[in-house]
Amino acid sequence: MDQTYDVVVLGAGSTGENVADTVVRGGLTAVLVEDELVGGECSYWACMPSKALLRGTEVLAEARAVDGARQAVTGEQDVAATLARRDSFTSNWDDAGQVEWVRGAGIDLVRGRGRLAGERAVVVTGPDGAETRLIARHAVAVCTGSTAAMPPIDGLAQVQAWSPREATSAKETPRRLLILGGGYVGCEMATAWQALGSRVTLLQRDDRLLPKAEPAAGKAVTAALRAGGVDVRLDTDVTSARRQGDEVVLTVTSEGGRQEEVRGDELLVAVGRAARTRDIGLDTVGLAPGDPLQVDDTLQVRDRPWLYGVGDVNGRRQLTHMGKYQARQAGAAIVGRARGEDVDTSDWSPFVATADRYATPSVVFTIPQVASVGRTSADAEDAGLPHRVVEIPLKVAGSSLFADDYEGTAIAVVDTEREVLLGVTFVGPAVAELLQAATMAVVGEVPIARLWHAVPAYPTVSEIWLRLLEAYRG
Ligand SMILES: Cc1cc2nc3c(=O)[nH]c(=O)nc-3n(C[C@H](O)[C@H](O)[C@H](O)COP(=O)(O)OP(=O)(O)OC[C@H]3O[C@@H](n4cnc5c(N)ncnc54)[C@H](O)[C@@H]3O)c2cc1C
Ligand SMILES: NC(=O)c1ccc[n+]([C@@H]2O[C@H](COP(=O)([O-])OP(=O)(O)OC[C@H]3O[C@@H](n4cnc5c(N)ncnc54)[C@H](O)[C@@H]3O)[C@@H](O)[C@H]2O)c1
Repeated sequence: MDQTYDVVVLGAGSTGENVADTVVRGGLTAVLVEDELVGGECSYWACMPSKALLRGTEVLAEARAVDGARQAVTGEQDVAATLARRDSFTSNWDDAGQVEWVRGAGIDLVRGRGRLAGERAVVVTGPDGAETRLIARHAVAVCTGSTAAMPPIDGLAQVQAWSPREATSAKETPRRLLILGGGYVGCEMATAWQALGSRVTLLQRDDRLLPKAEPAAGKAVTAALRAGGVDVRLDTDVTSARRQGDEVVLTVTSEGGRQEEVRGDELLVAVGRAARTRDIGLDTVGLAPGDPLQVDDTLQVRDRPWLYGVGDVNGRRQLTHMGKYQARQAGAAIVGRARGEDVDTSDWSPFVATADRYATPSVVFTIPQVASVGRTSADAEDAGLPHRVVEIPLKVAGSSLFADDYEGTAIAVVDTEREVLLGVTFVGPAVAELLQAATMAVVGEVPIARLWHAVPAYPTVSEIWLRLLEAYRG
């Protein structure tokens, strides 16, 4: 049976939910199609469980860094309680709460696997095999997210490797955990599971961890992981994988061409994400399955004015908050176009996701944290922008109060022609909450001369802003 809505949203992750919510608030009707759990990756297998796994370790590290408090930490982290707290943050993998929110927001929900079936049409195969055909008056928003990428390593498909899903939902600590990939997931999961009792080996192909961040970030995280007992191997290629009894055995070529075998009980593969576009009927509208959806800044697919690709599926910025931002911008564009209004597509208009390109904030929740926004020094260099990099230790009265022997780094990339910030990175304990001020300065293109009037309260870690300005002035 056909059902018609103004907007059909394929995938009810954090992105899809926000597209539907925005268009319904704009007066349109919307339906969400979901095959697994409403809420998607972030709620059940990514942000929430991973951060819940890390939080206890972070709190203990903070307490141990303050003389007087340190003496009170006399026991070990309770692993069972940590895993139980993680389970509560995923609502024990039950999406009833999110389904209730969807209903309350005035959005319809159809459970099942959806596929495009020509222009403006989506066919959903329900759990019972029954098919529902959904027709969109104005737009179909594809928000199907991403899955873990698997590198072409001999034997890897046969070793039952963990994806990030298994790493964030594991019910017990693996005795020895091998991790392939030293990006966001690899670094966060190495921090979490080493602290929860695993012996972790982190195998990174690049010559540093977190290679897309400022070099100081990878350096600090490598040092901290090694100090915590993680065997971090850089410049390392895994050439084959096999199971031998209960063990996973990897053949690795390390720095200098040395070959050896590395053994563990589980292997987590975390080498990036692949857009989930393989089996969603893109061929029925003349697009190639498997690739990220190519979209403009309103998240509209080129030459398909009724089709949008929002969130992880377009590969622009694979972060929950950026997917939700894209959802708000795309939703506004869909509503505006449905009303026949002029949709302004210039940078920073209410209908475009400009921050994807110039002002994306992110936090790697390692210990120390890495919080960054906008362009790194390498990005500014690649873009040929006139710039200067100011890199200083994060040492102010506020940080020395926060922790004894506080160590951190602050980096500002300044456009020397326009005298505005292009990007900022903080590396250090609990720097995540410094990030929004930096994001506002980058998005607002606040002139350096005006930032001198943004006086940080004393004694807070934010005093680092003053030090950055002083270092820039020289
Ligand atoms: C371990 C890990 C930790 C992370 N931590 C953070 C973090 O701390 N902060 C952060 O900002 N980002 C984090 N991320 C990234 C974040 O999880 C993603 O950017 C975010 O979940 C993307 O949301 P999405 O809605 O675009 O996709 P998804 O959450 O993947 O949602 C897509 C939805 O579509 C459904 N779907 C797919 N195909 C179909 C179909 N054919 N029919 C019906 N339904 C379908 C899926 O079931 C899913 O529910 C993390 C990622 C990982 C792997
Ligand atoms: N805190 C957060 O916001 C957070 C946390 C986790 C994930 N995420 C999002 O999810 C995305 C995916 O995370 P990820 O860690 O899987 O990807 P990533 O792109 O962050 O890192 C992948 C790493 O794997 C390495 N690599 C690639 N192929 C390899 C190989 N064959 N052997 C060894 N190393 C190899 C790369 O050098 C890279 O450093 C992130 O880019 C981010 O957008 C965000």
